[in-house]
Amino acid sequence: MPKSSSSNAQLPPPPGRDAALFLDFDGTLVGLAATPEAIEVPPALVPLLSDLRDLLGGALAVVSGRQIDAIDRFLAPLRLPAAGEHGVQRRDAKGGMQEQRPPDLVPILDVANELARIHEGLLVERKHGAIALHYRLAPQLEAVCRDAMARAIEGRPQLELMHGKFVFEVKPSGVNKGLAIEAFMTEAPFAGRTPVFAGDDTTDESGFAVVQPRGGVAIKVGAGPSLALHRLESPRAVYEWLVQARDLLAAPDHHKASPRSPA
Ligand SMILES: O=P(O)(O)OC[C@H]1O[C@H](O[C@H]2O[C@H](CO)[C@@H](O)[C@H](O)[C@H]2O)[C@H](O)[C@@H](O)[C@@H]1O
Repeated sequence: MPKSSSSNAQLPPPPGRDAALFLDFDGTLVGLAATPEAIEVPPALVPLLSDLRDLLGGALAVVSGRQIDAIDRFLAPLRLPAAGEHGVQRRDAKGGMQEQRPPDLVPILDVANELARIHEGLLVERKHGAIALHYRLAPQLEAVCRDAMARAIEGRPQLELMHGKFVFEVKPSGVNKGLAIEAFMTEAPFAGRTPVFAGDDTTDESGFAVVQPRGGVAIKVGAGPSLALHRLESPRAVYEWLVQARDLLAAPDHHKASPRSPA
């Protein structure tokens, strides 16, 4: 599939009434921050997502690399359908939770912790079935982190190394956001709708690869090559696009509302 760039991608249309809306979290709904806990959730985001969920008949899910617990905490009191840890965990629209049995991550955790002990600025995030080694505060250590984590998974085909924004993550093989979106699309209220997915990172490309062949809309947030044919420049632009979508979906049907329309 050809890749788009910031210069040839288009602005996305607002999701229509028949959309199934999938939203990445960090870098898409919220701006990136120095550490995972330092993000700021705009106060109006939670009611906006809640309105959109209702207007789309429940077909709105967060698809994130974070644990679902963390997403719930940041979006409280809202609890949306969600895929967490790139699909290791998934909560469907009825609240049912599916979670892969976590692999043995102790040897990986030991390597990551030892690296963080030796080098200032590295941060280890332990999740249910994955481990993230963050180097945003020490970007010069990218190669050191990559080499150590790659060596740590050698001979463990059940584990896979992902590279995100200033982070290397070890997670179970064969799990990704695209598969999580496909799973949602087999279930009510998502099934039969047009998938729309917005994300900012390389880890979102698997989701773009799923929605576009289904006639859906893939939106890359920010710069960088992407499979996505549509683009929004920042989480702020995503927010404004979502506000526009909410207002259009909530507007009374123009045809019925117009006084000049025939009865
Ligand atoms: O799929 P996402 O919802 O985008 O989650 C991807 C990772 O996001 C978090 O890390 C990223 O955001 C942090 C806060 O802005 C930033 O400090 C870090 O450099 C980014 O990589 C989260 O901590 C990870 O668990 C997610 O996998």
